[in-house]
Amino acid sequence: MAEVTVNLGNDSYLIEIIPGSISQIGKSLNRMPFTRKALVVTDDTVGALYGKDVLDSLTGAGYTREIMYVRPGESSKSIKVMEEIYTKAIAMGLDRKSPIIALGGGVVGDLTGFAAATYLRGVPFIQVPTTLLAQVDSSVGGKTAVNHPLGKNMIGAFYQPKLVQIDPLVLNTLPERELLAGIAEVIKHGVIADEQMFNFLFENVERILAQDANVLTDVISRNCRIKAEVVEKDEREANLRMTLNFGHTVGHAIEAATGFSRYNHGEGVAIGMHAAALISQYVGQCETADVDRLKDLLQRFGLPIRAEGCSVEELEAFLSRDKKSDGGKISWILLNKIGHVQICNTVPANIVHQTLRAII
Ligand SMILES: NC(=O)c1ccc[n+]([C@@H]2O[C@H](COP(=O)([O-])OP(=O)(O)OC[C@H]3O[C@@H](n4cnc5c(N)ncnc54)[C@H](O)[C@@H]3O)[C@@H](O)[C@H]2O)c1
Ligand SMILES: O=C(O)C(=O)C[C@@H](O)[C@H](O)[C@H](O)COP(=O)(O)O
Ligand SMILES: [Zn+2]
Repeated sequence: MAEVTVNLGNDSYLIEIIPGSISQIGKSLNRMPFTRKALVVTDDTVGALYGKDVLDSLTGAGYTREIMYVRPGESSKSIKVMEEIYTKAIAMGLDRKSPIIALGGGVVGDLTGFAAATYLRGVPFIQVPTTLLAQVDSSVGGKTAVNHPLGKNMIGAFYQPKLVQIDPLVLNTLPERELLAGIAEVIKHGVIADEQMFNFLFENVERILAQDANVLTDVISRNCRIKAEVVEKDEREANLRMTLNFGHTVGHAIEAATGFSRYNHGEGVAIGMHAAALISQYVGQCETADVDRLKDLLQRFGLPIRAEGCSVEELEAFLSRDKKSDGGKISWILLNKIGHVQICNTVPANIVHQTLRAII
């Protein structure tokens, strides 16, 4: 068992990493001042695997509860599906102290978090993340959002959960492709803040791919700590938090340009990190050796480093709408050396163009 606190004054919360805790959520909620009526939002796959455990545990804790299922996949991160959550919440009569629980990966977490942030102008939100990506990244830090056809996460809010309850054992059922999506974000944390962890990943490729429970639990707590530290210093992404977007500028453009269906988020980020590293090399911010180390680690995990199914022009159109733009200039997160990045808004357009040509 491990515990990480995210210190944000009145919005502080605990991340609990406890094997078997998927069936303990009711007990955890009983520590909190909620009305005993809860809505669980999940997707069809996760609901079939873990919905009953969560519902039984809520019933055991005296909760009236209902569950709603969304289709698995990025297409559920939409205003339309969010409206369905509001409809369910209103029909159930959820009040301002009724918790809404996200049971699933980052899609369910981002979608449900935004619904919780806006229903009745905010109700308690609980994260029960079930993918590696959600356990190491998306359930922590309070970014919630839905997509728009013109861009990723374009509509959303900063809204912190009241609790993040992580059960590493649920990763036993996670398909390898989804495990690797989480590893992409873990590699990102290594690149931006923790060279030691980056090296640890190199040394543990086989054990991670074999889903060694001890290694994964260690990876989860280490990464929650890294993310919590960044969020505590810059919750609203004025500066430091932008570094968590390393690889996302091009990654989000690839996801959107391929209709949010060809690449999952982690794969987009893997290709995007390759692109960001190449830009850093072309503008003279880092050594070729560091770009090669990153490429090597991504490839050892079988993550993609080049994109198919989109053109340079399409990617440039999506890049122009990047959320880190300021006065028309994109704030790029560039690699200095493994463990260190910097924010730069003066990357010339021709360097971006050259990089995009190199990665597709
Ligand atoms: N808010 C943030 O800070 C943040 C950070 C990173 C990513 N994200 C967002 O997260 C999303 C990606 O999340 P994701 O990678 O978790 O994808 P996901 O939520 O789509 O889940 C991936 C797949 O795994 C299945 N699944 C989930 N848990 C399972 C389990 N235990 N066993 C078997 N199958 C399981 C799901 O049904 C789904 O098909 C993207 O929309 C991305 O933008 C948000
Ligand atoms: O928490 C953050 O801050 C991040 O940037 C984490 C990212 O991994 C995540 O994909 C996030 O949703 C991206 O947010 P966006 O603001 O770039 O859409
Ligand atoms: Zn991400």
